[in-house]
Amino acid sequence: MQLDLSHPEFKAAIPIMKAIEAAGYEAYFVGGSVRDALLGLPIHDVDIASSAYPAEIKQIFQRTVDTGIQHGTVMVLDHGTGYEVTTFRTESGYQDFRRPDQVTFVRSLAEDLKRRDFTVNALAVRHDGTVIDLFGGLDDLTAKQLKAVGNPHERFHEDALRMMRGVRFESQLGFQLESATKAAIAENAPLLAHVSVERIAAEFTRLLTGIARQAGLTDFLATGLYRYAPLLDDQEAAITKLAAASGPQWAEPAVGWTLLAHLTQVPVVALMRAWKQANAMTELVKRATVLLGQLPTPSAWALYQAGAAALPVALAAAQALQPDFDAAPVAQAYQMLPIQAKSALAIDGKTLIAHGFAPGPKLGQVLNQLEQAVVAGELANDQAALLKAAGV
Ligand SMILES: Nc1ccn([C@@H]2O[C@H](COP(=O)(O)OP(=O)(O)OP(=O)(O)O)[C@@H](O)[C@H]2O)c(=O)n1
Repeated sequence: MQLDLSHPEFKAAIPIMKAIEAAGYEAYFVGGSVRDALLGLPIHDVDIASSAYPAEIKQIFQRTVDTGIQHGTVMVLDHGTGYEVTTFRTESGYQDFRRPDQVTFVRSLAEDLKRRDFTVNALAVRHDGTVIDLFGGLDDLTAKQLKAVGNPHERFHEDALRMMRGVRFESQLGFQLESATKAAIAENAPLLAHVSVERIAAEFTRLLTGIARQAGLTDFLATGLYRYAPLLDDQEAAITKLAAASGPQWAEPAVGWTLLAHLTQVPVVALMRAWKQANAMTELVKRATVLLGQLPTPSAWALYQAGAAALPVALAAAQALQPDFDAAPVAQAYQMLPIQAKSALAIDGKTLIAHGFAPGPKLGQVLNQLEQAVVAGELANDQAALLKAAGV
C-alpha cells in the first residue's frame, strides 16, 4: 500500500527523512497525520519517528531545538519550519496510569508501534509513500474500526486517557470501537479518575464537536466513562438525551456545553468550573443556556443579554434538540431589539451626572432600569426621554 505524499506538509518533510536515512537510520511519518491522510481528511502537523537517538539527530542537522528531549523529541529547523523527530521508544512502569516510569529508546519501529493506542494510529509511512502496517490498521481504517494495538487492557493501563480518545475518535471520525476494545474500556473506566480534568476535557470537547457525536456519547455512556467525568457521574438520563439530540454537527464547543448544562440542570458556573473551562467560555455558555431555556419565545431581555455571540449558540442547541426548530423568528426578534448593546443606550453615567444626578450606587441602578426599559420597548432610546425618566 502506498500513501500519496504530495500533501505540502509531507512533501516539505521528505528531505529531513532522507537526510536521516542517508546517515544510516530509519525515519517514518507516524500518528494522526498518516491516519487522516489515508482517510482523505485534512492533515495538520506531521510527526516523524526515527531509529536515531536524539544526540544522533542533533549531529545530522545543524539547527535543532530540544523541545522534548527527555521523551526523545528534537525539533529540526529547516527553512524556517520546525519538524518534530521522535526516537522510537518503549515505555514501562505506568504506576500512575498516565505517565511511564521510564522511557527507553529503541532501534526497532515495531517496538515503537506496538505501544501506540489504536491500530489506525499505529501505521508508519516511508518517504517513498510505502505504508508499514504491522497491526492491521489499514483493514481497520476500511472497516472504520478503533481497535487497541495488542492487549487493550495494557494499552489503557499505560495511559487511561486513551479510553477518552477512543470515544473522541468515534465522534471525530465516525468510527466504531471494536468489541474487545470497548469491553476493556468498560472494565477499566475507573482508571479515568487518575487523569487530569484538563486532558479529559480536551477529549470531551472534541467528542462534542465531532461528526458522529451521537456514537461517541452513546459509548461514553455504555462504557461507564461518564461516571468518572466531572459532575456527570449521576447524569445518565441527561447524557442519553444529549446522545439522542440528532440535529446537525456544530463546530463551536459552546453549543455542546450549553446542551449539557440545559439537560443536566447543573448550574453553568459549577459545571464549567468542574471541567476547568476558561471564563470567557463559561460566560458564553451561561448566556446561551438562559436563552435556550426561554426558547422559542424568549423575553427581549434574555435575547439582549445573550448578545450576538450567545444567540447562535442557543439556536444551534435548540436545533440539536429539535431539528425542525425554526430559528428565523428568534434571530429576527434579536435584530428588532431597540438596542443590542449597552454602548447603544442614548444615555450613560456621565450624562446623568452632568444633568445633576448624584454619583453613587443609585446611579447604577437607575441606568440599569433605563437599559431594561429601552430593551423591553417601554422607553424610547432618546436622551431627553431617558433624562426625564431618570427624574433629572
Ligand atoms: N495517549 C496516546 C496519545 C498518542 N498516542 C500515539 O501518538 C500519536 C500522536 O498523538 P496525538 O498527536 O496526541 O493524536 P493524533 O492521533 O495525532 O490525533 P489528533 O491529531 O487528531 O489529536 C497517536 O496517533 C498515537 O500513535 C498514543 O498511543 N497514546
